[in-house]
Amino acid sequence: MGTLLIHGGRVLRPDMTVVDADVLVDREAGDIVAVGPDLSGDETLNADGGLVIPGLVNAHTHVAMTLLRGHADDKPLDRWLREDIWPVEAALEPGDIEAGAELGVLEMIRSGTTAFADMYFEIDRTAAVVERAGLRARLGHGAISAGKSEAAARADIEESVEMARRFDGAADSRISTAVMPHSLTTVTPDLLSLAAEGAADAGVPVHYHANETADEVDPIVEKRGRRPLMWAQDLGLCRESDFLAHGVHLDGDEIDLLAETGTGVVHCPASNMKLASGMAPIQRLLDAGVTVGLGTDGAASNNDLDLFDELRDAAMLGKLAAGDASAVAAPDAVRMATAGGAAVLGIDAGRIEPGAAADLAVVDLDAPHLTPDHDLVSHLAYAVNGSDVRHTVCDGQVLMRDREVLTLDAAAVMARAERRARDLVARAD
Ligand SMILES: CSC[C@H]1O[C@@H](n2cnc3c(O)ncnc32)[C@H](O)[C@@H]1O
Ligand SMILES: [Zn+2]
Repeated sequence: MGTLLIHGGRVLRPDMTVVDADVLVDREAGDIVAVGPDLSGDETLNADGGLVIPGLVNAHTHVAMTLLRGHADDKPLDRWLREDIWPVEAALEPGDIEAGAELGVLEMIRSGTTAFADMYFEIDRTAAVVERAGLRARLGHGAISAGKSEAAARADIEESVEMARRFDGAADSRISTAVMPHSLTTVTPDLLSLAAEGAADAGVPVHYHANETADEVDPIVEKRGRRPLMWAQDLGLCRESDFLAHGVHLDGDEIDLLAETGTGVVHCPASNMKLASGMAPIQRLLDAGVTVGLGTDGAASNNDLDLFDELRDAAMLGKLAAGDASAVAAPDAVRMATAGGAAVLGIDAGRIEPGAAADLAVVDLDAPHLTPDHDLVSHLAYAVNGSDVRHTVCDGQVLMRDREVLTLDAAAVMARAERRARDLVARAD
């Protein structure tokens, strides 16, 4: 297989400085072997006029929900799920999940994302898409007790553990897994504990939604007499490898708990704004030393999977939440979308240096909205769009070259998703 040389560009280093350099990749091992001037390799990817960055990490999504993009907007979380989303999801077929996952993965590759965490149903279908599309993912079967008998809810958690065992290490280890109970309010306490035990036995993390809305936090405080994350810790859900989505409504003790336990937080600013869930205290989390990544959440609450949008939203909303224009500065936002997300997912990526995974994107800087180039980290946070990505590389393989995705047939993926989405919604009516 030999080496791949990413040649002629500027390179974003882990300390957020930018240098003129080539990046040499071992395609067999899938890692970076050298960063520096005048390297040579077996195959070349042209990065002239471009900025080479770590591939972005979408640390929380429901990728197949691309089929529900634009299906239901402008409602708060609880009504949106109960009135619009869950009724349609009840009609999902495995082929819908595969079509939606393909569409989402296509969108992510085209916008420079090389790794994602996914909570959904029929994860064998998502795993098959990840395997052939070539990116990296931590997948989990989303288990939910709401609306189910005790036996069915238990079986759902058992399925989450079983799927985590079955797919961990699949696709040449590009796929890892987690046990994924939906949330602290939609899964019963006994089953949350069962999820934690099953994950510990299987040697995988637990991933769940937590503290997303005030309506979700208040009943736990009333019923359990403690903050949701203190209660989650008692249930075994705050180990170092575990990670939660949202963390919008957190008090100081919960922030300290996250920092002490090493539990990761995935910030989903667009979803939090669209559902009016609130503003996560991101600068406070960063100051406390909490590991924070970024996620789009599903395409039905975003409504796209472009992590550059998320980067900009995180920087902007972080300032608003803190009442301080210096909060969540550009380098912090870029770090959350790269190294932060990789740390949350437990993958050795998110930075360009020898030894790290060769998960990379090349951003084309030759565009009016990226001119002049005073500060390229500022551009990454505030001005770059997913459509500026020229090449995407994961595990040393080129997934997109000159905006052509090599591992998926884009036209066929879009046509299939369009058809599946239309039939799904008609079936659910
Ligand atoms: C059980 S699989 C995942 C489940 O989560 C739903 N979902 C999508 N977005 C959100 C969100 O922001 N908070 C909580 N749950 C969400 C999705 O529709 C699936 O039913
Ligand atoms: Zn979610």
